[in-house]
Amino acid sequence: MGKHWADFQYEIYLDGMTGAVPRLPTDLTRLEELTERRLGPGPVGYVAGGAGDGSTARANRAALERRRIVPRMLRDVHERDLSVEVLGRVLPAPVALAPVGVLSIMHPDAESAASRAAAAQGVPYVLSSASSTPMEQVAAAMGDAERWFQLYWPKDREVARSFLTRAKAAGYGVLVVTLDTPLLSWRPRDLDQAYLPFLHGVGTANYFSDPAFRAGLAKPVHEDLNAAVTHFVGMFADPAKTWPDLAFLRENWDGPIVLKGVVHPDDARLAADAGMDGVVVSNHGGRQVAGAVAAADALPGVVDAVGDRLTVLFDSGIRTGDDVFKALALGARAVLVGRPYVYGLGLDGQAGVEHVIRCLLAELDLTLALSGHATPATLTRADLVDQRA
Ligand SMILES: Cc1cc2nc3c(=O)[nH]c(=O)nc-3n(C[C@H](O)[C@H](O)[C@H](O)COP(=O)(O)O)c2cc1C
Ligand SMILES: O=C(O)C(=O)c1ccccc1
Repeated sequence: MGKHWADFQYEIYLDGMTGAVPRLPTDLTRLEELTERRLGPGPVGYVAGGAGDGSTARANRAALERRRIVPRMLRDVHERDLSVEVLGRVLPAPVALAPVGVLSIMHPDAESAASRAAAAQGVPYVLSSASSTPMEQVAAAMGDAERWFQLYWPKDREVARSFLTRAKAAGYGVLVVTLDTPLLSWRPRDLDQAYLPFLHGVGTANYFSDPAFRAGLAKPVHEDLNAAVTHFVGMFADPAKTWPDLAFLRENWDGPIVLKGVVHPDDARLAADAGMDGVVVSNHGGRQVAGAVAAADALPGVVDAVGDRLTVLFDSGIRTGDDVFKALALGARAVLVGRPYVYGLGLDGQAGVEHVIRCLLAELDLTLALSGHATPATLTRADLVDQRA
């Protein structure tokens, strides 16, 4: 029997009998506005912003909202279990925290707080290569809880190899390789404020603590920050990479490898042919290609192409429990959630992230039950209608 996520609902009502109400809203779509009021436009512009005029981020939301759930009745949903098997692991619910870099712009405890929240709730934490905290320190904050490492595949082979070795040694079990960011996109909200945290050495902790990275510097990081930042910018990503390069990752990582940022069915097939274990159907939360296909619209095609060969995960636009329901019904095995937990962190540190996870999963649990499902396993496309069709 799984955890009773919906118990959070009663807990909130019972607390209410002593006059207490939740510190943060339980409608997670309200967090962005609150965070902006609290933290100001620079950091929130960076987090909320998308590529171009923001149309891809809006399309992500519209594609989920357009799909409507068709609930079924009288199907015995009194005992429910949200657990799912993902890449050889049993997760208590089909949700993980997406890799998000530079969390110190949101809260001083940054990735340590977010990862502790994930550990406390039992959901996997995916640590970004561009974290503001070194991967070993995050691992120490998490104990033996489930953690995955997201790789921005550096141009320098030795740095890439060193990241993989360090991540393995620090107990990260799954490698998530992000393919959609060989360059940073055109992001007007950041450009108009000239806001780019990396240039101040924020979000570079894994690099500045790396022996292979430091071997490429003439002077130690603290003696010449500008040179270190320039070195980072030059190697952070490599737009020259192609599919055959994936062999390097397979040779240097013995656990599951998941490619993040796949939206074309043919790319999903190439991932399977390259011996990868999974893909994350994602458009980076609408932050990379302005005008790109909505992630939820790309999901069914990828599932049809490789669903029997690869684990298909999903992100980009998940804000509520019913969004998770819809992504699973479209064929995802589990989802990653990005901005909502980042706002939770900005508003209330570790507790804020735990609040977001608990709200999302309580709402998912109730949506499943009220729609006639005792587990995610029974969801199919037939549980949705597409309003546009
Ligand atoms: C502020 C911010 C930073 C991000 N940094 C990374 C990153 O370092 N690596 C990565 O693979 N994805 C990164 N992403 C993308 C997320 O992993 C995820 O794909 C996206 O946020 C999902 O969309 P959502 O925010 O609508 O849930 C970032 C997203 C945001 C909002
Ligand atoms: O901002 C982002 O979306 C992102 O993925 C990123 C890119 C470089 C460094 C940190 C995060």
